[in-house]
Amino acid sequence: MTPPAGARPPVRHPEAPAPGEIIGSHYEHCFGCGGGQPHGLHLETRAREGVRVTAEFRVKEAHQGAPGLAHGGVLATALDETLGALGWMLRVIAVTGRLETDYLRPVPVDTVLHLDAEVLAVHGRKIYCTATGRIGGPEGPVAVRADAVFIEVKIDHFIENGRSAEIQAVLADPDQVKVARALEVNP
Ligand SMILES: CCCCCCCCCCCC(=O)SCCNC(=O)CCNC(=O)[C@H](O)C(C)(C)COP(=O)(O)OP(=O)(O)OC[C@H]1O[C@@H](n2cnc3c(N)ncnc32)[C@H](O)[C@@H]1OP(=O)(O)O
Repeated sequence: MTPPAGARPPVRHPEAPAPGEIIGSHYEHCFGCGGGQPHGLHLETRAREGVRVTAEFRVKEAHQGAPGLAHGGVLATALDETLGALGWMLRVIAVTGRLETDYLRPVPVDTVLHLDAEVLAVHGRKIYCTATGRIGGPEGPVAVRADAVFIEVKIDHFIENGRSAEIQAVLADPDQVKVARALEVNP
């Protein structure tokens, strides 16, 4: 998880969303950010200065593990999704290679988790990044945190590996093609 020698500091893309701008969902059926998943996380992410994003996630009943508490896997998903949105700041598509999570405090149902993620370094296709999830407000105590390595991929990664029905539907959807174009890839 430590950037190797030769890793460079991340460079915010000149056409990255402006600080404060909401970064829309990359896919309606994404469990992390899509509006088409009734029990999804419905994460709304905002661009920030530098190569950083923030997001908020309200824990719902469907997200429980222990009674009244968020499931750890769901919290990892919230961290993963927020980290994934950092691709918009670099204008690349990247998938999670490794995600290491620390759980510091239990997170009750109905809590708003304030997520904050940033890229620390880039080495070739590897993007080293980190995220925190705070409770009780954006300056509250850290309940969960993660370090991650994301790997840059091309759109073919999804076209070649995704189930055909969903891929065909996405390729036929002009809005979805626009999302892919915005990430400077040729769908
Ligand atoms: C339309 C908009 C959609 C936008 C879609 C955005 C979706 C975001 C959703 C949230 C994020 C997710 O959950 S994404 C879903 C979860 N993740 C996945 O499904 C990924 C599954 N894994 C894979 O497909 C593959 O293993 C890849 C793509 C990660 C890597 O395979 P590859 O392309 O063949 O690359 P490979 O040569 O192996 O590795 C390239 C470099 O990365 C390093 N590397 C590879 N794996 C790891 C790893 N686990 N941990 C550390 N480092 C790693 C290698 O050492 C190498 O370093 P060096 O030799 O160059 O130094």
